[in-house]
Amino acid sequence: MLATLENTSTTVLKPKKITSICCIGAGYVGGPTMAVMAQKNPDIKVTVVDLNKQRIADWNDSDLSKLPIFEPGLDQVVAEARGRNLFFSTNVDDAIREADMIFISVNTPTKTYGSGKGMAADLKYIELCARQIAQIATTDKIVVEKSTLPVKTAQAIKSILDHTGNGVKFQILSNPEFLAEGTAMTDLANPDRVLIGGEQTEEGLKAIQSLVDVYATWIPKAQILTTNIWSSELSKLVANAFLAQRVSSINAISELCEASGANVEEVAKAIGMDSRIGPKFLKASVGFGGSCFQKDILNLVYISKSLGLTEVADYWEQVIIMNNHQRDRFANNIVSTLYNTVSGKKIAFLGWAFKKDTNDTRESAAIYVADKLIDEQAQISVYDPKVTAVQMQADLNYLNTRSEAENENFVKTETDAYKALEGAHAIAVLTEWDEFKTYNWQRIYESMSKPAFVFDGRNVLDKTALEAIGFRVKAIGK
Ligand SMILES: NC(=O)C1=CN([C@@H]2O[C@H](COP(=O)(O)OP(=O)(O)OC[C@H]3O[C@@H](n4cnc5c(N)ncnc54)[C@H](O)[C@@H]3O)[C@@H](O)[C@H]2O)C=CC1
Ligand SMILES: O=C(O)[C@H]1O[C@H](OP(=O)(O)OP(=O)(O)OC[C@H]2O[C@@H](n3ccc(=O)[nH]c3=O)[C@H](O)[C@@H]2O)[C@H](O)[C@@H](O)[C@@H]1O
Repeated sequence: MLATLENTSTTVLKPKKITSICCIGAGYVGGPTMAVMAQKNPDIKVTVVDLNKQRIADWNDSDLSKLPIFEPGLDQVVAEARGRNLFFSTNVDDAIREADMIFISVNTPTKTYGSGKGMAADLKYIELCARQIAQIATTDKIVVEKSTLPVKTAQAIKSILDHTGNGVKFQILSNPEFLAEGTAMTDLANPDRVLIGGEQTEEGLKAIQSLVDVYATWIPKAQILTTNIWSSELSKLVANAFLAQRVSSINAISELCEASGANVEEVAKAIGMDSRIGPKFLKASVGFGGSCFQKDILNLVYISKSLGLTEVADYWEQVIIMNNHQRDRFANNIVSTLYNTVSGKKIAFLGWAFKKDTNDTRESAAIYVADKLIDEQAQISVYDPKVTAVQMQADLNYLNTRSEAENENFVKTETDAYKALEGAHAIAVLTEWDEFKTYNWQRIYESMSKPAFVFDGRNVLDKTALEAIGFRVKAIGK
């Protein structure tokens, strides 16, 4: 059921005008989201807090190139609002105390221990926030779930907040975030929709309206959708599941194309012109990455299993199985094409981030492809315009496949693309950075071992032009 203030029978509802916002969690969501909210609402004080001192110091750095997140356009928005009504701080208690509205935007990773290990969302950071708010708050607060959460989490948060016994009243809202990294600033400035779920009571509807008013300073009201709280929580998981499902679907077809002589780009174009299917999210690739698709689908699978919905769980799990297969297939193809051995051979990676225009590497396909190739004793040399060597090593070490020293031995990072590619037996394109298209591919060809192979995991390079130079090119689904 959709509920707005207009469609309830209550006549006089005066929503609280928000003057002070606190956001707990200064990450990829909290930072950009609050920067835009502050930019568009100069009369609201917005304080973003985090336990991570370095992250907050980076958000406060006067050199805007040092912001902890690379996101096109973010630096300008921060420059405009920071110090005016946008603040970054480690003083969580003060920010909670002062705020009328508190966004919880902390990480909700997949559980790595105990029951639900490897599937359920780990809600310990959310619970810690709820407990801290309960302990510190002395005035009524609207608490907004910005993190992606399993359906019914609001119930747990409410239970913690309502048992403080100090008379403070809390309203819980769900306001999931739909921004994609790399395009976060345009997504935030001009979202397809903003979703706000809340209790369908007079107090709940007032709280919803307070948040609607914050967004309405820059978003047309028709695009602000209000629902009950469970629909809002679930819609976020479902949106990510549908998006990831499209990628796995086209990736499944890419394998069929390779086996049948069809071209996946032609197939994607042909089906995407059907307005019922639509052209977006049909790019075949080495597999989707990012911090959320896998985590959120696993969460959906876990919830379905917990509710005894085995077929539902199995249906969605297949999206992950297909994605793992696509990554493995890409790595195996490199090994088999290079005469069944890459031991001691130099394989150059172009790209490490999970997509272009971000420095985020979480769950990036590059990590898993590298891991497989290291097992085969390949010498990997990586160039990514935004990812540091320290991050790459941390990503590999996180998998716990081998010792840190071994990972360091097998994977070297270069800050110059041509140096990374020099002498390579094969190039693997793992991220679709635009700059890769502009390289001097003749020069690269001359510097490589022959035959010179290119495995384009993103279909960004001009296959025909490269083949004319002499490269042997394997693209996805062609
Ligand atoms: N990354 C993305 O593009 C999107 C992420 N989301 C969701 O948003 C949530 C946050 O994701 P990210 O921003 O990517 O995570 P992140 O890991 O970049 O940031 C989370 C931050 O919360 C901080 N934190 C954790 N517990 C805290 C506490 N008790 N007090 C203060 N700070 C605390 C951490 O230090 C960290 O800096 C997740 O639930 C994610 O699923 C939703 C849409 C997009
Ligand atoms: O909850 C989240 O974290 C976010 O997850 C995704 O955003 P994001 O992961 O930042 O980036 P996407 O553009 O969705 O790409 C995800 C992965 O799929 C891959 N992809 C995407 C599209 C496509 O056609 N093919 C494809 O392989 C990308 O390369 C990337 O590795 C969703 O698009 C956002 O709406 C959502 O808010």
